[in-house]
Amino acid sequence: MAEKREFQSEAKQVLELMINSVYSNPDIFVRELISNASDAIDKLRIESLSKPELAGYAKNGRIDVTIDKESGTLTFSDNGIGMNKEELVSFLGTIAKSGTNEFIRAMQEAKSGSAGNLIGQFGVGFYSAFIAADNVTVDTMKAGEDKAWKWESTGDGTFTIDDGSRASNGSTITLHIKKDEKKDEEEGELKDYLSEWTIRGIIREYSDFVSYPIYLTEKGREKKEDEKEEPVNSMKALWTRPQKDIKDEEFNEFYRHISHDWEDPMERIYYRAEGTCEFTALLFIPSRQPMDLFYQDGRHGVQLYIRRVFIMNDCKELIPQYLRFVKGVVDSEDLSLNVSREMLQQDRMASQIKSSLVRKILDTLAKMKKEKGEEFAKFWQTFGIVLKEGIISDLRHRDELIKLCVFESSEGKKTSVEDYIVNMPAGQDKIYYLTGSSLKNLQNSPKLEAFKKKGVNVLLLSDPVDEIWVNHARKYDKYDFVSAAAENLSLPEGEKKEEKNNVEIEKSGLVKKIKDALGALVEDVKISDRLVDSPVCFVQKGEEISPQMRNFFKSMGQEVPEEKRVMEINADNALIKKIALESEKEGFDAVDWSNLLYGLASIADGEPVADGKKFTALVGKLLER
Ligand SMILES: Nc1ncnc2c1ncn2[C@@H]1O[C@H](COP(=O)(O)OP(=O)(O)OP(=O)(O)O)[C@@H](O)[C@H]1O
Repeated sequence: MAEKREFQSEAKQVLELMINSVYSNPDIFVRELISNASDAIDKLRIESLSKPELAGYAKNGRIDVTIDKESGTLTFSDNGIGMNKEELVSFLGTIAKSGTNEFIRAMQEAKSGSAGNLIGQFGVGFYSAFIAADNVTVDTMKAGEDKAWKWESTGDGTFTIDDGSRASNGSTITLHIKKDEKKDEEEGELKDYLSEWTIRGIIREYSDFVSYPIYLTEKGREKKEDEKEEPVNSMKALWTRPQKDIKDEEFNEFYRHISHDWEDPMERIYYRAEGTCEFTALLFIPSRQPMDLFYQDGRHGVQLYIRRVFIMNDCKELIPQYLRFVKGVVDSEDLSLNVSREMLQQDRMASQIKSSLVRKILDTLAKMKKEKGEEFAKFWQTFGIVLKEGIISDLRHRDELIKLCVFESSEGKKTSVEDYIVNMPAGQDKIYYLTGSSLKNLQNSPKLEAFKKKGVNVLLLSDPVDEIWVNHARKYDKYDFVSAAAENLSLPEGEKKEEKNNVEIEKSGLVKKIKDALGALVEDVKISDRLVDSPVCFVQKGEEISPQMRNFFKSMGQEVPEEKRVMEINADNALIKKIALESEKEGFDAVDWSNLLYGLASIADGEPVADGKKFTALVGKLLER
């Protein structure tokens, strides 16, 4: 008796999107199902290494694609690991990936053109069958077990589980191909997926590198007498062929195959290491951010092969976290075939491979920066934020990574740290920076006023990771990084300090009055050296956590104790002078005026005032006066 089950709600939503969206490239379902079949054969082979009882099953992996015009079906069959009942229900009834909700949202927002891309990036592989089919069955038997199970769904929110009919391990996925009703230009039409010619073309185009043979047959078609069974795919490992014989298009296809991306890569790195540690690497830098770049369980890392045999996907052990955007293949001559992820973490050879790859990638980036400025600018825009994580984690390449960085600056131009140093005015021996949550706030920050006046450039750092790395690095070459918001800042020597006329303000005792009025809110109030036009600003005490770090920690659910701020006032500012004058009169309302200044300092930093309504009322009241 068939059991009826409901899809988990996220899976249901993804399915609905699959069924109702228009794809720029509906062919992807073929690639996805073949890649699942190939994964299933890989899994069986790898599991059989540790479970000798499975060894008998893991031979002669193959994938069979069958067209049956009469029944209108297209079938993908493999002799891989298969699934038992529990696995069928959980693997094909739920989506257990972080980011599913983001994916659903992005799909809903995406114009039809990019939906295909999103599927690839997110990898909702199996469900893509419903792009082309209105009914899908999976008949499967798990290797080592003897009962087959059948999963069936029309994609309507439920599926059934019943006894299957497969007689051996593996899975048979049968797609009942939709009749295409959308035959107009604008919506794009589905190809004839029951045509041998079409399917052969798609397999050649997208699955040529799959390392198991893919056989295509059309049921009922008589074979020619001399027709031999030949796989559709070439199965050639691209990195073993002489590089000069390979066309760019072949490389790009290979990239798309391993990365699930739909676009060409930005850059390609081919590297063959000889000597004590022999391996070949074919790596790619994508042209855009993969969706899972910031997910903990994202598909990061390279594919590992050992002597041409596939070992594992997403091998994070060979590529540091901060280069996780790099996709590709590493084929080692020396590692042992039964190596596991845990062993890789300890393996000396693996760590040698990792450090050579880092070397090679950083060299490539440096070369790109030097020779292909525009391309590097695009790279930086796309992956700079990830690369900067390396400044924190990779001590060995710290300066090299800082050198690759492109910074916004208070002069309004992008700059590298080297250009920054070259252009420093005489007497400047520090690298000044300012961190904040948005570039716009930074550009308008009152803290930059004195710097601008003196012609000292300041790096503007607005990525969340910036504050962390800059605190870790502290130095580049012999130059200290110094925050333009630091409390006791002495501006570059060599420039003559302008003497400010603080006498009136000092005489009025305003500083003390503000400090008393603000009480617990402030640690200190001072007359500023750095302000030129603005009336007030906050500055940062030595080890104080900046407001944006505070928000960052809070967003991660961490408790951060509130700290008192240090506020500076500008003795040359007309408003401050006026308040000082007022403060000497009787009835001066120190609390109101001090709260106004405190609020203005927050706004100048791009922070919200603590109580907007109260602050508006206060401004109104003071203006009226
Ligand atoms: N032919 C198959 N044989 C065995 N298991 C399969 C097969 N196809 C799918 N599965 C199982 O179903 C799960 C879900 O498949 P699905 O294609 O949706 O996602 P995925 O393969 O994990 O991710 P992606 O498609 O992005 O690689 C797989 O992880 C696998 O465990």
